[in-house]
Amino acid sequence: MGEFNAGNDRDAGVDDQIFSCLNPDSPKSFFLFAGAGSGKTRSLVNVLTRFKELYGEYFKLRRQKVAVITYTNAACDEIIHRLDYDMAFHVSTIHSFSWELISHLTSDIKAWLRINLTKEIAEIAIAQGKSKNLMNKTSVERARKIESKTRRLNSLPNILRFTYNPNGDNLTKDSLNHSEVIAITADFIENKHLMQDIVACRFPIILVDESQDTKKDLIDALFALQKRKSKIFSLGLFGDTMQRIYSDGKENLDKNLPTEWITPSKVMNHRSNKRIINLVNDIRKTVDNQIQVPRPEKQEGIVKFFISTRDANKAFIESEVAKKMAIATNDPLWSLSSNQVKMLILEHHMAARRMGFFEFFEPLYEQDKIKTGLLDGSNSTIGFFTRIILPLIKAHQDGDKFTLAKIVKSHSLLLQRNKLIESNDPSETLKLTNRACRDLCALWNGNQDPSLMQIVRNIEDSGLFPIPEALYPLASNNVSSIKSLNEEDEEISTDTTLKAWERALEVPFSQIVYYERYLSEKSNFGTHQGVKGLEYSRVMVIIDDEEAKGFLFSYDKLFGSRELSPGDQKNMDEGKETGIDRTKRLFYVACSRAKDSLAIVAYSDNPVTVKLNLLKYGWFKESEVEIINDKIA
Ligand SMILES: Nc1ncnc2c1ncn2[C@@H]1O[C@H](COP(=O)(O)OP(=O)(O)OP(=O)(O)O)[C@@H](O)[C@H]1O
Repeated sequence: MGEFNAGNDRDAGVDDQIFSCLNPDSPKSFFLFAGAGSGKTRSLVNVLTRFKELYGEYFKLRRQKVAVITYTNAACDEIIHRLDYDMAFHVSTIHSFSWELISHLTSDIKAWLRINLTKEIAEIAIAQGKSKNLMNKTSVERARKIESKTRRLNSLPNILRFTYNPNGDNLTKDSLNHSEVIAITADFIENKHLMQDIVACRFPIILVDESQDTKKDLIDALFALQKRKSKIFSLGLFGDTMQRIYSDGKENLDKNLPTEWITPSKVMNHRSNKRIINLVNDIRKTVDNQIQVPRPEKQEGIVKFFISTRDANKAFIESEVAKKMAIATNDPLWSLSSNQVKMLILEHHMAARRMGFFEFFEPLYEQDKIKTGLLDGSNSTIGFFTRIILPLIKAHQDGDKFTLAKIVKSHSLLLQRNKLIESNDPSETLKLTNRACRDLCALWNGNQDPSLMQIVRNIEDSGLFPIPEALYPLASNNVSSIKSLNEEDEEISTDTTLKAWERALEVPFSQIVYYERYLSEKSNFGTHQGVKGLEYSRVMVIIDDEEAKGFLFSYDKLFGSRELSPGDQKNMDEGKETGIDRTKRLFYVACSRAKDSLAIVAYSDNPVTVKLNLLKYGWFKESEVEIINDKIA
């Protein structure tokens, strides 16, 4: 090991540079700009650990904290853990950070909403004024929007306090959505002197991880704050412009930084084997020519690109690819059953299809207000199945009476304290509960796989658990009741939500089991976007534009099997960003997650063209590209 140390520590000075920026007596701002696997997150944690030792007590005495803004909840938890839960740090996602700053400013939020809603209504009204047919779909939708926004505007005086619960099912007039929370916070930081004083005083240092994808409004507001408070405030950005994959991140973040900012950079990639670093360097070359070097002791590693037709049996192809990788790498863990291969799909529904919960997932995913909670598991209606029914049935099947009783006791309506007190005969209540529980579990008798609807109806009949409000009209077969329940809701089409639930409830319960597995750490699947910041020994990147149904990315265009549209051509001629640029960055993120070996599987209408282009780009060698079909068994 020793002989490599000098080389491997070549970027160590960066941590010192950053640490010196955090000196409370002479704060400086910085942007650490470095490629994948170069240790940006590691630097963040290292520097803060040093900060804790030297300035931690000083900050705590002054009731000040270093704010660290992370991109995901998972990153937030990881950093909190690595900083030993120390009180000198306030680690949070951008949304909770923002909400914490503004949540108590009810009258300011009202004023902001009043101006914003009035502006939005006026804009929609102008568009509506130009409509030739007020009965067409767009005009009807516009009229509905004007109406609901006006209702919201008129209800502002009655709001006592705003709430922010982006994942809840029941949005009401006093709730703010994701983008409002960010927009309001950015506006307050940029324009309210008192807010600037409060932020700079509470958080004299704000560090932003994955800053290239952090909402540009908020980044701009933090830049403005830094400019105004430069003597007492330090802003530190960690990021990589090549890894900007969300459209709301700030473009060219590394350009036009104030001259006094420190801009350290790193050249070593500590994560990946040499061949993988070569590949990501090549992908990057056409963008900014940032070349990384591997750790000398790293192995060569294996990269392979497999191409198949879109109509191929994908399960078969992907399992064949794993087998071929096992041989090429001499690594038996390259097997889809090993749980040791990370499969990177483009959209969640590709995982839903492969893991067997597509019919449950798809209708709910189409609903904006359900989507987030579906993806992060926080939706309370889905939680009814995943957090009550699933563990209950598992306990029943395992013969674990203790756990089963515990679940029933914590969630059952029948065993509520007041019910037991009211009851003349508590033992009868207990019997009733047991019977309800037995009847529910009987739905799984003889290996049956009941539909979610059967489960809901069974529970509705027995009263064992409270039925989630969103399902109530379906459970009771009383569709009209949902209308009155949610009549007051803002901009929510209750009908479509209800239809989505109706479709989702038709599926067998096993889809909940697979869905839960996808959400849990146990899943082999992740999206190209969602694995940002993470790393895996063996990675299989799966590419199929048609299956992904996305419009922001086009691997077919990147690999030259689909013509550029006139719009792409125009953007290209004008030097503007195209879908190809975005896709290249996404490809860079996905490939750079691999530590040891990497397989890419692309489904295309034209495998031969893809192969020729890959060789032409020089990203892969002939021996690394293989056209594969499902007739080879
Ligand atoms: N100086 C170092 N010595 C040894 N290992 C390191 C060093 N720096 C980083 N690593 C390791 O390299 C891997 C990548 O580090 P890290 O996740 O911090 O990189 P990153 O720049 O944040 O990556 P990305 O932008 O791709 O998410 C991790 O396993 C980390 O522990």
